[in-house]
Amino acid sequence: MRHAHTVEQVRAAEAALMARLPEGTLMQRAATGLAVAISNFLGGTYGARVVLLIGSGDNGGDALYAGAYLARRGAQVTAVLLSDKPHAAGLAALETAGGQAIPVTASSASNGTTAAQSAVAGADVVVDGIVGIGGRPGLRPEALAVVQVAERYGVPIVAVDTPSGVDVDTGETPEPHVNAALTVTFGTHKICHLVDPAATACGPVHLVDIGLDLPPAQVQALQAADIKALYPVPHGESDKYSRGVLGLMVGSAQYPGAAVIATAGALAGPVGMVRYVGPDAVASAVREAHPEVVGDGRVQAWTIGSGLGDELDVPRIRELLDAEEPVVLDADGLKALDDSGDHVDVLITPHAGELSRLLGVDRATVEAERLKYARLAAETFDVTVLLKGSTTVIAGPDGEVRVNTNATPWLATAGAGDVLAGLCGALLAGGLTALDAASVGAYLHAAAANLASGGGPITAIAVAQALPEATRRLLS
Ligand SMILES: NC(=O)C1=CN([C@@H]2O[C@H](COP(=O)(O)OP(=O)(O)OC[C@H]3O[C@@H](n4cnc5c(N)ncnc54)[C@H](O)[C@@H]3O)[C@@H](O)[C@H]2O)[C@@H](O)CC1
Ligand SMILES: Nc1ncnc2c1ncn2[C@@H]1O[C@H](COP(=O)(O)OP(=O)(O)O)[C@@H](O)[C@H]1O
Ligand SMILES: [K+]
Repeated sequence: MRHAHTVEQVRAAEAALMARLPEGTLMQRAATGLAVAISNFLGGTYGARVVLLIGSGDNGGDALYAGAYLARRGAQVTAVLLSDKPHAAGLAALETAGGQAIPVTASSASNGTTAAQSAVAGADVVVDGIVGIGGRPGLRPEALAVVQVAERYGVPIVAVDTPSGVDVDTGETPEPHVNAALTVTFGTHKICHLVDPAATACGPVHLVDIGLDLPPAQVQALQAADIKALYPVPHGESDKYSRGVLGLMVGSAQYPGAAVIATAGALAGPVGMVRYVGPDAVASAVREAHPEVVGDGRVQAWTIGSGLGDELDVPRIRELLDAEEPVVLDADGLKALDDSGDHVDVLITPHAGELSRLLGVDRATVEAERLKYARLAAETFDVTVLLKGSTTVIAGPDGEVRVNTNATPWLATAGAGDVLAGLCGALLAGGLTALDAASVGAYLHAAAANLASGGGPITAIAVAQALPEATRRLLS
């Protein structure tokens, strides 16, 4: 499990630990981990041209000490000072190790560019020590200017703790920010490392342990071992009913394919049987593709809504939402959701457009503030929310949040959401809670997409077909 803590939690844990350790110990741990990660990123340090962008806080201190470490191992290190109050001891350490420092405003002897811009343009790596967890969103003009030089010249940026400019506690990026090729963070993940759009700005995230003792995390990302432990594996005494039966109320004359695709997702999950309820012509199409599927009857969970189009029986859906069996509510079915019910076992699976309609805010706002709106919908409708997109955000009605980060952008293909709705329903029928079904569903859906894609295009059906193999690999 990857845990993401808030800035306030990190600061409290850091203060408690610092009170027990000699001064500077934590920064030394952070800086050493950072220097090793930069060295690995570069594939060696000797002769490497390293430029440090240094703000006024401890984030710059980390970068300066790491720069000193790299300079002692043969790197040519230049610190660009963005403030007139850089971390004094860090700067002294860098200079003692043979590194040099220049103010961001220093002009170059040769042409109109500044010395800082020339250094950045010719660097092998730029280290972003502008701000970390103490930063407000955005970059000041002089910082933005040097960051843009790195981008223009294709110089990779390694972010210290967080890419400067992102909103650390929400993952929002309302202002200009660093786009890192690698982020090296300390103690624990922060929310911006897991939640898009900031998560994308982090690139891969490397965590350095500095020994913090932390409280329970606000946001978690389940990993393979966690998913494996949750998956409902049948045992010797299982039969098709005890494994769980899923009812599907999906697809329509308008969208018969959605029914076929959602059924494929469901059958690739852990259920013993799938029942299809819908128009005769669609039921025939479903049975032609999946002869295992049977008709109406008792179920342990429902998937409702994918591809229902206008054929929406709102009173019937509301009856099912209020019944005992848990429900996955997807796509058109979301139109039947109201905020009056007691919906603890309901999992809704909107993309940003659908969530924006449910909440009455525009789509771009939902996409920019994914965590906030997933949480708001969970609270407003008393349901578990799985907000689809580049990172999937899962919010439970009691405030728990999980994030799924293993998807490939190739998964953004028509019908992929129908596979997910069918799979999540199967996991609910298999006995998982809505929060766990959403977590396992999102993870396996993405794992299957990666397997099917291998770096190329995929269809929704190919994702469903790869689910059994993705599950086998997880469980083996
Ligand atoms: N908290 C911890 O557990 C640890 C923190 N360490 C480092 O310390 C960092 C936090 O240090 P600080 O608290 O000094 O904070 P930062 O270094 O993140 O930033 C604080 C300074 O930046 C200025 N600032 C804020 N927003 C800005 C913006 N958008 N543009 C320019 N300047 C801005 C502030 O006025 C303040 O002077 C962490 O990110 C990490 O790198 C590590 O040394 C070790 C452990
Ligand atoms: N950029 C992306 N990177 C990774 N996964 C994505 C991205 N965009 C969308 N997805 C995933 O692709 C699937 C698309 O589902 P959805 O939008 O419901 O499509 P449809 O309605 O056509 O089935 C979701 O699981 C979503 O999380
Ligand atoms: K930073």
